[in-house]
Amino acid sequence: MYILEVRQLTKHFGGIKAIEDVSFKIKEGDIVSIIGPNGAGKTTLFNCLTGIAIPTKGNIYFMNMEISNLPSHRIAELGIARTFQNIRLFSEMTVLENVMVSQHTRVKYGLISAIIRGGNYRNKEQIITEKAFEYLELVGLENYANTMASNLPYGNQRRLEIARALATEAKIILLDEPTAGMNPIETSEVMSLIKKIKELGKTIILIEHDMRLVMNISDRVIVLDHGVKIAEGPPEDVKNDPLVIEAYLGREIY
Ligand SMILES: Nc1ncnc2c1ncn2[C@@H]1O[C@H](COP(=O)(O)OP(=O)(O)OP(=O)(O)O)[C@@H](O)[C@H]1O
Repeated sequence: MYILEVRQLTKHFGGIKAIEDVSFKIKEGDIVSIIGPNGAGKTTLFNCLTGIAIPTKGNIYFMNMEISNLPSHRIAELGIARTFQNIRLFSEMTVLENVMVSQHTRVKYGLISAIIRGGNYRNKEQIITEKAFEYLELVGLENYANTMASNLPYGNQRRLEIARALATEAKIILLDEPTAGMNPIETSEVMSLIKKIKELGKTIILIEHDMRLVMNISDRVIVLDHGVKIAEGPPEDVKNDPLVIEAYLGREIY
């Protein structure tokens, strides 16, 4: 089943054609990488998928429901979560609290029970705390639960962002350059983490410049160049596509 379908998506900023007539479908449970040179339109595509940018033209369907013009909070509620290229955490909260905040989008309290903090409220808080620990274990941050997010080393802040995205219980997780600024060991740890997330049944779409990682973990790769989709397919095919090689100016992409 296709969980996401993008039809003829176009996004212009004045005269700049950031995305031009891009179409693709993504199967549930796949890892799909979006690659392309700087300025290709990758982040703009993510922004359209998450309601941060309104498409100029075209349609986006999530589980057959059109989401093209929905606000970002609504898209998040429906089940699409993302991380950002520049990390966005609550720096003055602990690692655990950061994950708990994400879960609160899913758990509804009655106003009265929240004010009086009655049994129902306490039970839900307990469940949220336990679940938050599970997400921290998944990303390997369980020993940092009470550390302030701002005191985490950079690589761990990226992991925390991923835990926060997972905690929304989204079906699709968008990762914007999850290994940016990481050393090779951290990068291979993130690669394993992404595979684990796939095993949970999630669909993952990532923007990534590390071609080793892209070729290693992707079920499919979509290549953008100057806002246009120039190739799409399994990593092996895309790697050898003449248009892709040209877009990367003859550089070996792997
Ligand atoms: N808010 C904006 N206003 C005007 N132009 C924009 C805006 N956002 C993006 N652009 C332009 O749209 C084009 C695509 O940018 P985008 O950031 O989506 O590319 P990218 O593939 O993510 O690049 P990078 O790999 O460098 O992050 C670029 O020419 C960029 O300057």
